[in-house]
Amino acid sequence: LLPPFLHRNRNNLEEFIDKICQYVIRDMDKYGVCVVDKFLGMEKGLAVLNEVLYMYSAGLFEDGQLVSNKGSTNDLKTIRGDQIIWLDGKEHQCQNIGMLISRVDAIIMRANKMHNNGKIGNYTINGRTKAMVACYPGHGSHYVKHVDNPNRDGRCITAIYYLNRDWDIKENGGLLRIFPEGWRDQVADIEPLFDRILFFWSDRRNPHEVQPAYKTRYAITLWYFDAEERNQACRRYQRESA
Ligand SMILES: O=C(O)CCC(=O)Nc1cc2ccccc2cn1
Ligand SMILES: [Mn+2]
Repeated sequence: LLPPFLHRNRNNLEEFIDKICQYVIRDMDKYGVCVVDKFLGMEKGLAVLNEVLYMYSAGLFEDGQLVSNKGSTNDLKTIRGDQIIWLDGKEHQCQNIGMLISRVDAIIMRANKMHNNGKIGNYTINGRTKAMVACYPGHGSHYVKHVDNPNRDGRCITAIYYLNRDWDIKENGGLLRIFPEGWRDQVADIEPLFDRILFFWSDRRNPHEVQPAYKTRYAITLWYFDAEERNQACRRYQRESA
């Protein structure tokens, strides 16, 4: 038992995770959107950026998988101009990306536990996608207004970590505009700033678009699954493909 004047000094990472987790729970419940700046700090943020730049310069990114194949091929390019690579963070030369992923996991899983007995926003989160590292090459590349999970595929929270230093939204564009349902004609304009992390509900509550970017724009996205919705989606998928 510790003497009364000595407090168990929890390491500051744990306290940091707790604090961010409070913001996430409160803001997701209130707004369905949450933004946290200085998520990793300059040194770790730069280490993640350098790993992304290294992979991009090594030509490992592919053209974004198209989420909807409306019309002929040439207008598909107009749906999204990003280039992507999927990572689980354990790859060689990705240990800092791996550290980022585990930090986001820690916040989501703790929020899951802390909030009304094991649910955040009535979800029970039990998994996530790999990390999708995206680059908008910057010749006006953009992403049209869309919903991440329009048809209950199981994804409930989108988490996006931005890596863009000295980003000037007027010069460089690339604004993420969210049109939160129920906000009437209000929008949430999120600048893709270095070491900023954004959380939002992945479903129809948050249609969003990336406006044309005129400078290379990097982001790392994770989607977290709700156990129930994911199971139902998988069962549906098995039935359909049977
Ligand atoms: O970079 C940002 O600020 C957000 C970009 C964005 O919305 N990306 C995105 C990427 C996607 C890739 C596959 C399937 C669905 C997807 C939905 N959204
Ligand atoms: Mn999206």
